[in-house]
Amino acid sequence: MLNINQLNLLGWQSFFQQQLDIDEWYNSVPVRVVEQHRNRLVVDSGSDTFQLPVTEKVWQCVVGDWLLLTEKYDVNRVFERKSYFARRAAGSKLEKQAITANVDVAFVLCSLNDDFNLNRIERYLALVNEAGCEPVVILTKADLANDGLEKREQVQNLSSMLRVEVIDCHDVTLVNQLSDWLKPQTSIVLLGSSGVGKSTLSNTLAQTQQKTSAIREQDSKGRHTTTGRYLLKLASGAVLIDTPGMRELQLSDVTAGLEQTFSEIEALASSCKFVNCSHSNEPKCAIQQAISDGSLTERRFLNYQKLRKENQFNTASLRERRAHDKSLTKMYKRVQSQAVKFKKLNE
Ligand SMILES: Nc1nc2c(ncn2[C@@H]2O[C@H](COP(=O)(O)OP(=O)(O)OP(=O)(O)O)[C@@H](O)[C@H]2O)c(=O)[nH]1
Ligand SMILES: [Zn+2]
Repeated sequence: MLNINQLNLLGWQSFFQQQLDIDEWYNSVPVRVVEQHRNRLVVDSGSDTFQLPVTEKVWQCVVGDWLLLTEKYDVNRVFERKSYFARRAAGSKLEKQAITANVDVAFVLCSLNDDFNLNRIERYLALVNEAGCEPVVILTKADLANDGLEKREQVQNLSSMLRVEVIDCHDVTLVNQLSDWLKPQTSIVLLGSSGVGKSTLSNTLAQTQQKTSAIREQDSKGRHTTTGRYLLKLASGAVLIDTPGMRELQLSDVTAGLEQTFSEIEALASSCKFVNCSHSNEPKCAIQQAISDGSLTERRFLNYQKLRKENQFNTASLRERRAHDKSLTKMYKRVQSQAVKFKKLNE
């Protein structure tokens, strides 16, 4: 029978429990993916951590996924996901790359030095909103900056509903500052560029040095960088998922996330005089009006347009690629079956 207390420490929720039938409740082993490597996954059952080879059934699994194992520890199936993060793969590859799954809260880290960038924060917010998770913007390296409060206000102006925290990642009282989210059965993902302090924050929250030697490697400059994703159980009962810093976060399939992130622009656009207003120089354009009276910044409007274009382009090209792959597979199958028929005819 399942040990719910142990599973809860891994972020187990009723959403997953409802996916089990009575027989599975007694005779199976749910595990959560806590580390992801090329050929193997490390999973945790609450009482035990062990490795599973990456097979056909689990090749799309990411850190945060729940798997159902049989009594003999074979993979039965992957649980339906509560939430899922993916981006368009970096570079020219036409693929989507999974980031993590089954997360409730996303800490979007941005440091208060040169990395501070409202456009990038909005980009992350679109991704988090699309996944249906709660975003919290965390401005790091407060100890090195003297304009923390001013920048905090700039972020708060993006949305009055947004929670924004300014922190020093080494501060041991962080557990109190972030206590609203560090709650039992809550899974939190850390997102943000390389060097913003994700690993430092998770070290401080875990209060111990992470056992991540397998994942953290030295780069050419001798710096330690996170190269994999891993899941950490915190004393508060929350679960933390660290991700490697993303050099490029290309958006794809985040139309709803963008609408939510820029909801006031969407609302303004619907009150322009012309239904097909391009918001450039038409008379009675509500967006141009908002920019000139200062209630909307030009920066935000331009970023909204840019991200929308990028999302449309990536979504369309990935859809085309999928359709192309499908028709190729169909063609191979057709050729194969024709070859079999031909062989039979000649036998
Ligand atoms: N002074 C100060 N330094 C910080 C803070 N947060 C992180 N650092 C330092 O910034 C450097 C990078 O921090 P990491 O925690 O490794 O950054 P990361 O986001 O995990 O980076 P990747 O693993 O590459 O994704 C380290 O030298 C940290 O000690 C902070 O709040 N204040
Ligand atoms: Zn307009």
